[in-house]
Amino acid sequence: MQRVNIFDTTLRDGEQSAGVSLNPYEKLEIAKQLEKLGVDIMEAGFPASSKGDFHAVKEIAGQIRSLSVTGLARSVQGDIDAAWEALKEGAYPRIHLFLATSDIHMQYKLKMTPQQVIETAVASVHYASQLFPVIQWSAEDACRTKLPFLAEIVERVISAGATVINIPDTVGYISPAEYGKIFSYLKENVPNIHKAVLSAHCHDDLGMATSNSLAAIQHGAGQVECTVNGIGERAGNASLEEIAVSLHIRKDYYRAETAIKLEEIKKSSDLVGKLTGMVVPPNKAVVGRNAFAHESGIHQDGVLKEKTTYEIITPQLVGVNENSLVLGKHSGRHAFGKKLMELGFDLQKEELNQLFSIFKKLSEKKKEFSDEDITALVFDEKFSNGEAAFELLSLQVHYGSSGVPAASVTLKSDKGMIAEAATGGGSVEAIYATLERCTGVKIDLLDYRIQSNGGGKDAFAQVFVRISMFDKEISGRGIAQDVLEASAKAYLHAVNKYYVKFENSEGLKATI
Ligand SMILES: CC(=O)SCCNC(=O)CCNC(=O)[C@H](O)C(C)(C)COP(=O)(O)OP(=O)(O)OC[C@H]1O[C@@H](n2cnc3c(N)ncnc32)[C@H](O)[C@@H]1OP(=O)(O)O
Ligand SMILES: CC(C)C(=O)C(=O)O
Ligand SMILES: [Mg+2]
Repeated sequence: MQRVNIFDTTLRDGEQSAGVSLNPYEKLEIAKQLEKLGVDIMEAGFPASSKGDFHAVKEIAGQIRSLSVTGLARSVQGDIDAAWEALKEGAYPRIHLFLATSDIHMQYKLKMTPQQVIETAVASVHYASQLFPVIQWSAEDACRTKLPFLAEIVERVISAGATVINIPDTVGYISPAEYGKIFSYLKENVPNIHKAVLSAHCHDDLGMATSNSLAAIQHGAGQVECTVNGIGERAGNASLEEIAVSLHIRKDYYRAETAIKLEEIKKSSDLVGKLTGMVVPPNKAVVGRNAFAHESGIHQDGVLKEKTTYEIITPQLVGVNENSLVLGKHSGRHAFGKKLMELGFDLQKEELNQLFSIFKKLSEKKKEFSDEDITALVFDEKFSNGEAAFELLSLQVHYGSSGVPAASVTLKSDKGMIAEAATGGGSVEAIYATLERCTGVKIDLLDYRIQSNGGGKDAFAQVFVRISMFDKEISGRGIAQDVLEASAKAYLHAVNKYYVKFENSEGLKATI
């Protein structure tokens, strides 16, 4: 089994994400977590770039003692000196030197000839080798570099003292097969390549950073550079968690391993997300909120029967507590029944089916159901049903800031359908005036309260009312996606309760 070093650059290339700026305290906090995560090398910053970064790198090098802390430097003396000042107290100091080697970068950015680039690279490695015990050298934009030139400069910097050679896909341009070929080419065409560890550094501009990193490992890379959550310049860097987990679960295929403590992944991801402000997308591999969430009925049924049907890794492997079966539009009876059991409801099959069909109907409007939603649904159905005197079939409300609110309602009663309409000062008053007409009874509203059932914009509305009918006071509650429907339901619930409790009329069963 090949051992691959994880070179974490969350604090350098990761911090190059647009809009991200970490202060030295935040960098140190992340560095400590990266140490727990088990990275082999940590690039803490670019010391020459700012005073803040210089101090952050110095502080991290002073405090992180179990692994190598490194810093980036251009091929100029000032950058190398700044890196040395920041890193010299480190436990295992190393420098990361870089210089671009593609025609585009040499001609337009550096304004140097290939020969000048070779000379500058060699001179910088020589200079750095007087200070640093370990020198990593990167050929910036290596993947758009002519291969013979890349081989030539790599041979020259190894001869000058570089022992880690990084081949960055700086602009996220390469494909896995091509990237692998570059590593093979260098192994065959650089005489002293055996003196250096080859390293991969991939960007995700075309969504291939992880695949490319894995291809490099298959073609002899002994180090991969990556960031937590895949943050980084433009579309980001290869994501540490994706690489580490891929190698772990596909040992059979890659035959390579890392020292990453996988159970620290979620914690690291949360910390980096929080301190950088870069929210992890829900569908992000391994660490996204949905990475272990199953929404569709067939998947949920499979997972309930045997987790491995739809889970290639356990959530616990990466430090996530457990998977979740999200109840929504695509859920089926198995998952719905399991949720009811978890919430303590032991229902008969018929009750379950009835609730399930109500849930399915509601799920066309409502995206997700929380535990509170399901509980409210069960209470609403199980404890307020029976054969009601009045059942709400439809409700229409017209409201405009300049018109008179009006409602029309259709109810089912034991005497047949009742349809009425009325107006009111507000929408709720219009509904209650209409319902009063439907029942044909004088009803006073004594109290009306509304509350959201849980958080979120699409949370159920719960309405509680207290009414007076024939000198009796009675309460009712209603739950619905819409506040006005919940208001109508609460009112009818109270009316129905009156008939069950006080009239005990034929056909009405006392279920309260
Ligand atoms: C692929 C990568 O991720 S490379 C790392 C990128 N990271 C960063 O740039 C973050 C930190 N950078 C900074 O804070 C600033 O760019 C600094 C402090 C490093 C430099 O700032 P400035 O001196 O104002 O230069 P500026 O950034 O505008 O231009 C870069 C200069 O460095 C040169 N340069 C670029 N790469 C290298 C290199 N590897 N070695 C030597 N010189 C280089 C450019 O040609 C340009 O030189 P010029 O001024 O003679 O034209
Ligand atoms: C500095 C180098 C390694 C880099 O970040 C890149 O080329 O993407
Ligand atoms: Mg980069």
